[in-house]
Amino acid sequence: MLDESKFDVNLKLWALRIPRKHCKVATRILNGYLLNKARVKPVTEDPTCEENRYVILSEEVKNPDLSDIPEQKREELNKLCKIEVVPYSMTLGYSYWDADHVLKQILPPGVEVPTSFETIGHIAHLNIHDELLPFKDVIAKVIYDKNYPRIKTVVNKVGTITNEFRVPEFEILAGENNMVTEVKQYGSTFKLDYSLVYWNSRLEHEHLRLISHFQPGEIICDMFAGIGPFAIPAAQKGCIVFANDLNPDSIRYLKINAKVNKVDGCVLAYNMDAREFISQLMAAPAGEINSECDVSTLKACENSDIQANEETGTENARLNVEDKEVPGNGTSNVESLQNNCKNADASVTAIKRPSDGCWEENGNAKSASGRKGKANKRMRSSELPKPKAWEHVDHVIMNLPASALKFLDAFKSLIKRKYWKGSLPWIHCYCFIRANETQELIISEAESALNGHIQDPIFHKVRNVAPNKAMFCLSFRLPEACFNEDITCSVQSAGVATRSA
Ligand SMILES: C[S@@+](CC[C@H](N)C(=O)[O-])C[C@H]1O[C@@H](n2cnc3c(N)ncnc32)[C@H](O)[C@@H]1O
Repeated sequence: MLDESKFDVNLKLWALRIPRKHCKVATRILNGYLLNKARVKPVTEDPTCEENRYVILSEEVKNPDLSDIPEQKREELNKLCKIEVVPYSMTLGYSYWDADHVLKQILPPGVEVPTSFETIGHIAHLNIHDELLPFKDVIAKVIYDKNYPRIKTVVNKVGTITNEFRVPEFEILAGENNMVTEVKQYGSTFKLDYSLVYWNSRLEHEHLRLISHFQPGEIICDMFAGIGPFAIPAAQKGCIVFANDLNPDSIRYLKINAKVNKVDGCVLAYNMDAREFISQLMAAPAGEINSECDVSTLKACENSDIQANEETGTENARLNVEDKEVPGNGTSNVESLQNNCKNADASVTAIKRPSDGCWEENGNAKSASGRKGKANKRMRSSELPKPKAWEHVDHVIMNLPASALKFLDAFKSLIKRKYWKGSLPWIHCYCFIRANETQELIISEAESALNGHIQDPIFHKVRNVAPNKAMFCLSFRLPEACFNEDITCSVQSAGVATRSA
């Protein structure tokens, strides 16, 4: 238990009792000699008379004759009005002191006081070091008290993250047992259950930075989308986003967030392994090639849980992301997606790629009406995009830093040159680089996964994650070597689908 009275500090001060109307001038004269405590006003009511107020002097003024104040100031005051010096005592208690002050008194001397924490909506996430674990409850109480009502739940991470969904285990130390929260970032709202899905508020700038490179109308594949911190704002910018995550709870929240942010028509959600996802999405479906060579893909579609949007009969039917979810059994989805996009009336923005020749020189998109492309313009079903990821994708996001490089092999021979339109996509692959590793090493790992040479790679340092480890974003255009040059289609098409099924 925390004895809050231990933090009481009694101050014995002097105050000037002054007519209310002279207070403003008096405080100006006394500048530098007034009580100077954060969040405490040096002027207060006189409890004995409404006409007067107390002007509280600083601790430096020790004598009631005010001899600690320069004579010139005293004279000015005396000219202003009759001054009465009265003793004034006040107690600065637990509620006054900030967390740093309180914790410094509780914790052993010399330890780093853990007052900083990650904020996720109403949740404060602490990472309490081993040596401070015996104090975890009191630390959490102080953090809670000092940050309530902004913070309503204080949690501590337990152990290291071992699960593939990158979700830490938490213990709730103070406040309510509620891990479902809401975060606002750059104009988007994200709902999430912090105990079930990955979320890192420290990546906000990185999400924003990457999205700033996207143009309205571009097609984005987010292979490890989480609850949508890239996908949602990209869609709000006017991109069409294929967003995938292996964690079903992430996808559940991704869909919720797409709806909350009114981009459910532009975010197409998938719940499967990323390698499988990209293989199915970007490989030309056999149906698009010819009816004789599409057996394997067709089979996958038959097995698929994805249904074309059943709301299409209704006038205002929307692309319903729920209808596009793919179970982890590796079924194909591309045709269903097309159907959805053909049939549904979605809220989307101008969907024209630079290669479609509808771009101004400054890179701004022009909508069908000729107005500059801005996010979230409603479009009728006739204007809907028909995204064909095997024909064109502008950017692929791979934010699983611990192992994203290993997923690059999925692009080997994936894209069929004969169907592809425009430039190959930019790949934004996140990775960790340790102090004993070099960027060249990362490039060579990426090149061997892709089996191709990476031209002009760009490394962007995202943040230090440990003293000897930093997170980077490696961006590059997918090498031409990744093209599948096959023109006959039957063997390759079957091969890709078999691998991904
Ligand atoms: C580091 S988080 C990134 C989430 C989000 N993009 C962000 O920036 O906050 C990685 C995500 O990849 C997902 N994931 C892990 N392994 C995966 C796999 N094999 N296929 C697809 N998603 C995977 C996790 O569930 C997690 O949501």
